[in-house]
Amino acid sequence: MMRRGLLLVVSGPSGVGKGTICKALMKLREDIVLSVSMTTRAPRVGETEGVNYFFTDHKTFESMIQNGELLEFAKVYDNYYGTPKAFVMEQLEKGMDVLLEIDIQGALKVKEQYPEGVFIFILPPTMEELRNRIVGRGTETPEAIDKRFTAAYNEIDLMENYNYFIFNDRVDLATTRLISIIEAERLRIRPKFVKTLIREIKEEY
Ligand SMILES: Nc1ncnc2c1ncn2[C@@H]1O[C@H](COP(=O)(O)OP(=O)(O)OP(=O)(O)O)[C@@H](O)[C@H]1O
Ligand SMILES: Nc1nc2c(ncn2[C@@H]2O[C@H](COP(=O)(O)O)[C@@H](O)[C@H]2O)c(=O)[nH]1
Repeated sequence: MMRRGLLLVVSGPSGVGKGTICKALMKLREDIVLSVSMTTRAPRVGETEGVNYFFTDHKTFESMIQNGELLEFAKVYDNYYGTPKAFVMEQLEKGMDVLLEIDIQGALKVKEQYPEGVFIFILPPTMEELRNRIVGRGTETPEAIDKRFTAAYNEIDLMENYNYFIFNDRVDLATTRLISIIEAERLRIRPKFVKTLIREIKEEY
């Protein structure tokens, strides 16, 4: 029997380490697929088209919105970011678990449409460490750092909308915590699936 895949939504403030944890997870697990987002922001040094993002312009992005091609989208720090819908839905139908690494506005929009998703909030050990990480990554201007850090204070208040939180003190520990959540969610009793499972077990006898 094939179950529908899980929609795993990882989010949290900028610089908390979402990307780092998701990358570590994807190295360890071949049974989870990562959704590659569309964005209008320019690629950073070392980023690759189709791996980190699908980079596009405003016009194309807006036509994707109009055509209903995005599961969710948000304007994050002056650029559009969005999740291509078709890929996610196809993979879930195939029984694959799909990982979205998206901002908090986007995660809340996904929750409205797909409440059965698993919503995971990544927390920094301290706000000081969060700031150090945004600064240390060296990818933002001082203005952008301030914007992201100020936003983080409000974003943390939205944690109550999630199912789980993970402290990202150490990447290896945070990744293990994420794997534990995924394994537990795979074994969670969901009434529709369990009925089919029980029927199949009985029929086998
Ligand atoms: N546990 C950790 N300890 C120390 N540094 C970390 C840890 N996790 C991530 N970092 C570092 O913090 C910086 C930000 O991490 P990352 O880019 O993964 O954050 P993010 O949440 O994906 O950010 P954004 O939302 O802006 O894309 C990176 O330089 C990364 O190497
Ligand atoms: N709502 C969405 N947010 C997304 C998506 N892809 C990435 N993101 C988030 O945007 C910010 C900034 O990312 P950066 O790569 O410019 O640092 C970060 O919080 C990402 O998680 C998406 O498809 N939808």
